[in-house]
Amino acid sequence: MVSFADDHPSRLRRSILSVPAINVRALEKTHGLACDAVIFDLEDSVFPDKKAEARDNLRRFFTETPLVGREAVIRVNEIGSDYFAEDMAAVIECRPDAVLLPKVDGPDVVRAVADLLAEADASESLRIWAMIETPLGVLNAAQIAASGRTAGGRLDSFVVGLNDLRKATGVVPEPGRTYLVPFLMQVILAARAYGLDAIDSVSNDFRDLEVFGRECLQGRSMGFDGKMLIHPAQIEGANRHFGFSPEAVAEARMIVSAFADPATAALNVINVDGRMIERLHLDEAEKLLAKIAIIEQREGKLS
Ligand SMILES: CC(C)(COP(=O)(O)OP(=O)(O)OC[C@H]1O[C@@H](n2cnc3c(N)ncnc32)[C@H](O)[C@@H]1OP(=O)(O)O)[C@@H](O)C(=O)NCCC(=O)NCCSC(=O)C[C@H](O)C(=O)O
Ligand SMILES: [Mg+2]
Repeated sequence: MVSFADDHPSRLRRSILSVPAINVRALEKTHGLACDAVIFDLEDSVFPDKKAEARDNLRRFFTETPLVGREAVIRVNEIGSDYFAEDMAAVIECRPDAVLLPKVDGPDVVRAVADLLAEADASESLRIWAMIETPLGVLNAAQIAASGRTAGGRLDSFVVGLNDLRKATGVVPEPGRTYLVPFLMQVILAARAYGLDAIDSVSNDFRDLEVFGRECLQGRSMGFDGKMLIHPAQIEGANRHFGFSPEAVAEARMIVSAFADPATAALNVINVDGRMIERLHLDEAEKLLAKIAIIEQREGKLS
């Protein structure tokens, strides 16, 4: 199976902040923010007449003051829209870490964009992220995720868009997201089956950090890697809820050190303080510690 989990330089994705590419002041602010990734949005947050100006802002940003130490993602307009070709030309010029495709209904869209990137000789490190935010997108999530295998291996992450999904399905917004949970779990399962990350949807009410915190906890419990954000005030909560407690870090260190003992070299299962620990726990512990290393390195750079 094609999986990029091991070779991606920065797969820490607790907090993914969206910034309208038309808002130059907000673009500048991203350098000082502690989010794990930034989505530079050319789609719904940019008025139709302003798309060209927004693309120019991104060209300038990526050339003059590119983001350091965090993933940079450009969200383009829908394939088939009047803006798509010029958005993709901007992506190819800016060379972000990923292009985010909105309203992906099926695997053909991912394959078409992968072909386009290959034709443009774009670096293989330029990944594709797909927004799952339409009824067809949810129904076809497994086929879309599987298309990562054939689409030059570029598909890397799903991002859920509940504003569009609520609009299309009629599900009423409520804090527990009761009737949306089945859709969300389907998206996570499809992502996991094909080695993709899964990012939870934005929370529109950026002043109510209590409700936001509960939604983060719920998303973390469901298995999401992180959350798409719309406002800097949401970054701290997302980093905390999708992050790692000191106890979890200590336990990961303990598991790594237990399996580093030569006495366990030929063992797949060991007894650590009365608990069964298997090598699958070692894999998890190593991944967690790799994320901690990224956080520590970044904190050094940002301060
Ligand atoms: C929602 C906002 C329009 C609110 O902006 P504003 O009125 O400026 O808020 P504040 O006065 O509280 O802002 C305080 C300072 O923070 C800066 N700021 C605000 N938002 C951002 C941001 N996203 N990135 C960076 N910096 C930001 C302001 O500039 C203020 O700075 P200063 O002037 O120095 O004090 C705004 O937050 C916003 O535009 N958010 C992002 C909107 C967006 O990207 N939308 C698209 C993604 S949502 C989505 O994808 C939905 C999905 O598709 C679905 O279907 O669900
Ligand atoms: Mg949307």
